[in-house]
Amino acid sequence: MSSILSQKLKVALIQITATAVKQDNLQHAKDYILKALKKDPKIDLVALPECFNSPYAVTEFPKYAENIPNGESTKFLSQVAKENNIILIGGSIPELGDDGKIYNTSVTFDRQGKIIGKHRKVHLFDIDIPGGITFKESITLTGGQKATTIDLPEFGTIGEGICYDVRFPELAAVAAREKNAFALVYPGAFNTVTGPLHWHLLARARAVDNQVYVILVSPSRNLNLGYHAYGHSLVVDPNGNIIAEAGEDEEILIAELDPELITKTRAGIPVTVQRRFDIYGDYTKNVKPSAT
Ligand SMILES: O=C(O)CCC(=O)C(=O)O
Repeated sequence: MSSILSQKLKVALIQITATAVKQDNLQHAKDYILKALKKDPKIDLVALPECFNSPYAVTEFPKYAENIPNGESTKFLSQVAKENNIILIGGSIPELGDDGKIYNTSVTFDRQGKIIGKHRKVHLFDIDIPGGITFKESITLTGGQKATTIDLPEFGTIGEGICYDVRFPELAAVAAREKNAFALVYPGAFNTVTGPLHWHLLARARAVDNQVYVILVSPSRNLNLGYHAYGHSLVVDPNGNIIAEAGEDEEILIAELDPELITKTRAGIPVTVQRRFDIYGDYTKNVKPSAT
């Protein structure tokens, strides 16, 4: 049962860094969630960053990978969601699949701690910018096989991607158009090369393309680690305006999503009903163009 946002939704983005010790990372995430709820007890949903329980490095993923739902991170997060009565988007963690492959996976929990969503990063971050950055997730990771939408009880449907997934408008369109998602959430660790180039642009583009909220949750920047995350976690509204933005350090970002703004944006610039699928088809529904 997918649906657009039915009431205001208060979100908290937790921008934190990870160390080499998984248990410390889990506890650190919990401490920050509690801090956020102390700041504002009315928070409905908390989102953590990509790879919050391990260093972000291809050599590390196999060492930290664990089963979902039976691994310690999933159990830990489930408990935190339940104890605090929040919806929790658990950033991402290296997952050891039943097939023996490793995935970059995000798990979402409802207020009772039940798993209501699981996204395996679909597009692996394999890039090579001479003089900039080279990274090849596919050395140890396997890409997921499906687009993910999650029905949040009381609120409606969100689409989820992980980091590099935000570069692919098709994935976002499937969530927004086929499943009526009101927001797209991306735990994501851009870096100091591609962050300044594209982070804000991509978030705003996906928001304007689909007239939905876009949420990007980054780790904070830690120059002691091999990978320097960009930071700047963001919430963008359906008009493409940045309504909340973090800096580079550890930080809690709080924002409220308002269903009225989605309605107003779509009424004012009605692209959602003006598309000419007869000319270019609709890949979200596998419809071919029909115009001659
Ligand atoms: O797309 C980018 O520039 C960064 C992507 C990334 O860091 C990731 O997918 O983890």
